[in-house]
Parts: sequence; structure tokens; C-alpha cells
Amino acid sequence: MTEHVFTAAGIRALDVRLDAAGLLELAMEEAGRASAAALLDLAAGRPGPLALLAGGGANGGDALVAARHLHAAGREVQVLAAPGTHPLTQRNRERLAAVGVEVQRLSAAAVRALPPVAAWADGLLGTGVSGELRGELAGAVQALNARAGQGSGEPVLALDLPSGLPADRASAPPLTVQATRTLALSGYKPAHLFGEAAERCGPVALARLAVPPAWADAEAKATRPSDTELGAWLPRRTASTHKGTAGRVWVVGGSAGMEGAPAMAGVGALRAGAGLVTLHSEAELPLPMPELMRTRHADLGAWLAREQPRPDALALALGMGLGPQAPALARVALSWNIPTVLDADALQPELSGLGHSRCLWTPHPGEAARLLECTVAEVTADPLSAAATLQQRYGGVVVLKGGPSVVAWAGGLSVSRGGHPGMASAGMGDTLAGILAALLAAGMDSRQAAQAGVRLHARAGERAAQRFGYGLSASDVAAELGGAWADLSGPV
Ligand SMILES: NC(=O)C1=CN([C@@H]2O[C@H](COP(=O)(O)OP(=O)(O)OC[C@H]3O[C@@H](n4cnc5c(N)ncnc54)[C@H](O)[C@@H]3O)[C@@H](O)[C@H]2O)[C@H](O)CC1
Repeated sequence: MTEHVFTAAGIRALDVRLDAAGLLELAMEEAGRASAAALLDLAAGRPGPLALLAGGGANGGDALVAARHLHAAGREVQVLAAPGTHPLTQRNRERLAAVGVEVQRLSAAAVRALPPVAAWADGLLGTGVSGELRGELAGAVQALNARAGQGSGEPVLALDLPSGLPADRASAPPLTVQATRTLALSGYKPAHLFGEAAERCGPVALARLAVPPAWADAEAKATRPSDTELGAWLPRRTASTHKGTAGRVWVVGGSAGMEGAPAMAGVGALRAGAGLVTLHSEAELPLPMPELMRTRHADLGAWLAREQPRPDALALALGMGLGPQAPALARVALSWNIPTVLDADALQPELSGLGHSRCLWTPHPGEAARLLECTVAEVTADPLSAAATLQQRYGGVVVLKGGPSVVAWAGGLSVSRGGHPGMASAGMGDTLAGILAALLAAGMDSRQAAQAGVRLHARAGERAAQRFGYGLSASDVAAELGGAWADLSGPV
């Protein structure tokens, strides 16, 4: 099932719709019930009461609802709350009092004074945070983090977001709750997925609230498609498929000292199902698999100028290790208007506006910064916006690589699931370029090829990590592509 990624503004818009339909209170009730279940899970096997911190806004309301459900389940709760500023939060505070749960005034001293607890729920601030933490909330967060820092071993569940963490950014301010786990409400936020912010969240689970799907689609900034959805898009071979119809890939790349990059792309293309893969280069390329073909050219530019766009199932992957002539060759390739993956040295600002609907750009954050003429930090602070801007400026479909990768197309964004930190090593991007070219050559539309190809690569990385552990090579990952394919689409 597709998951959604919301910005804080998207959640506010969703809440306005829910409120107008009289559903916001029910959403808070669902959020609180899911939070109670997640807190019980986090506290499993640990003695002591459950402590819940509630801010004045709706995030605090979620914590107060959770406290009521935990009390109803017979658990001892300790609730520290700021005065309610949201009407539903105020109402849930009254309901808590009505069932006999005493609420203490939130303060740093009160957080410090609690006896050992089984686990904490952080419901101080969610998507409504603005600026650095202030007042009693800042003191309470410092006191909470200090208990964990002093080795209490008390785990912390953040409700929706660790308090103080802005929803929309990958960077994190100095003071936020450091969560053990986070329960994302309704959908993910960029902070759950990217950079240092994601590290403050710990592992993130999703609590879907009963939001009409059309409203979620309208207000979300991006989606996270499921493996089942992606697997359904992958091409199927039939008994009559032969190597000429399975898709041809031409890899154009390599130069002195950079011979491995196109070879890795070729391996990626073969392992992702291309029927015929040829490496074109001015350099003498290694053949890591004898099934690859290679053609050495005295002058790649002259060769491309002589070639004609081909009617058969051909896709290009161009740029890996190619050197300074890459943008000129990319310009010719783009003029052919055939399925094309542009990577590495082909990712240059002079190609702005030349992308077409069958072309994929695959920058990592450094290349994205070059294309956008900004800093790498600006790209990594907000990868969703960076990918969207790249797509608007360059056309076609953009794959902004990272952990996770973002796919941007005209009118949409998606974020890939999974992958493994060990995939941060040489050749991974080359392999991905080959995978994407193979999927394009097999006839997939460029957006679906990008989304499915990125996930296939990430899944292969997860499998390779299970076999080889931390230090993954691109070859390890390529070798797992067949298994990853079966994981997504079922046996072929
Ligand atoms: N559709 C959903 O997903 C639902 C989510 N729910 C929860 O609602 C919060 C968002 O609630 P909101 O009232 O908009 O904001 P917060 O509770 O996060 O905070 C508002 C509160 O905080 C004060 N404040 C803001 N910045 C600071 C700061 N830097 N220092 C101190 N205090 C600050 C501000 O004055 C307000 O009083 C979402 O995260 C979910 O948890 C709903 O329960 C159901 C629908």
C-alpha cells in the first residue's frame, strides 16, 4: 500500500479538512490509541509506570488520549502536561481527569523527579513546532535527554516527531528529544526519512489514521510506493522473448583510470534483465562478465554522430567515467529522443532544459549541487525540494540518489524504501544506471522504471548486506538483483 510523505503544511491542510468534516477528534483518538499500543510494545518486559509528556497542542492531545487508553488497560501512568492550547487537547485532559488520572504540571523538575519508569512517550511537540525549543518545553526536553544520558535505559517513544524537530528538514537543531523510536502519524514527514533528523527519530513505524485517500493524495508532498506496487510494474518475459526483444543497452563511458564504471553499469544492466549489453568506450574496458560486449572507439563523438537513432528496444546509459566530453555526447544522445540514463560526468548545468520524457538524470547530492549551482548542504537539507527543482530545470525524470533516494517527475515525487548503509561505496551508482537502462530498454515508462529500479537496487543491497555484512561492493549488490527481482515481483 502506498504510504504518504507530508510536510507540516500538508498535515495542517489535512487537519483543516478533517476538522471541517467533524473527523479531527476521531483522528486524535486513533492517534492516541496507536501511540498507547506502540508505548506498550516499547516498554515490554520493563517494570515501572509509563510516563507521558503532553504539550499544549494536538501532539499533547495524542499523549493524553494514549494515557487514557493505557489507564483503561490497567497500566500505571504518570502524566506531565503543559496547559492545553488546542480545544481537543483541553477536552482530552478533562476526559483523563474524569476517569481518575491525575495530571501533573509539566516542568524540568517534574521530569527529573519521576521515579524510574518503563518508558516515556514524548507528546510535547509535533508538526506544530516553530523555531528553537522555548520555555518549559526546552527545560523538559533537556531533563528527558539527561535521564537517558545518565544511563537510565528508559526508552523514549516520540509521538509523530521527536519534540523540537522540524518536520520538513533533514537537518536537526541542537536541542530536540533523542527518540528510541518514533510513531509517525498519518504519514511520514521528511524528517523521518533523511539525514541527521532521521537519526533523532530512531526506527520509525507508521500509524495510518482513517483519512480519506483522496485527501491524503492531495495534501502529501510525496509517496512511498510498496514493493507490491513496484513489482507489478516490472516487465515479464514470455516463452517467445528472445535476447533481441528483452532490451538492448548501450553503455557509453569510461576513460583512462575510470574503466570500471561503465563495466559496472553493464553488469547492472545484464542482471536487471537486458538481453544484449554493449560497452562503448575510447578506453580499454574490463569485462567483469563475459556475456558483456564491448566496442572500443577511436573517437566516441564521431561514432555517435554517425549513428542513427534505432527503432528497436534500445536504451543508453551515458556518462559513467566518461570525462570532459560527456556533456557534448549527452547532447547528441538527448537529440535522439530514445530512453536514456544520464549519470556522473554527463550531469552538467549546460544540459539544463534538454531532458525529455524518456530520459533519467541520476545525480548523487554532489552532482545535484553542481546541476543546481548550490551547495551540497542545501541539497541534503531538503532532498525532496532539490529533486523537484532539478526536474523542473532539466526535464525528464530525476533520481536524486541517497539513503533514501528521491524520484521526481513532472507533477510528482516519491521516496524509495529500504537499502543499506553499506551501499555507500564505489560503483553503486554505476550499477543503478545500468539497472535503470535495462528497465527502460524493456519498455518501462521512465517514471516507473526510476521508482522500480531504485527499489530493486535497494532491495539487492539489503540482501547483499545479509550475505556479506557491512562492507558491500557494487558487485555483491549486482549479484543479488535476481533475488531482489523475485522479492518484488514473485518468481519469474
Ligand atoms: N492528521 C494528523 O496526522 C493528525 C495529527 N495530530 C497531531 O497533531 C500534531 C500537530 O498539532 P499542532 O497543534 O498543530 O502542533 P503541536 O502540538 O506540534 O504544537 C503546537 C504548540 O506548540 C507551541 N510551540 C511551537 N513551537 C514551539 C517551540 N519552539 N517551543 C515551545 N513551544 C512551541 C505552540 O505555541 C503550540 O501551542 C501532530 O504532530 C500530531 O501529533 C492530531 O492529533 C490528529 C490528526
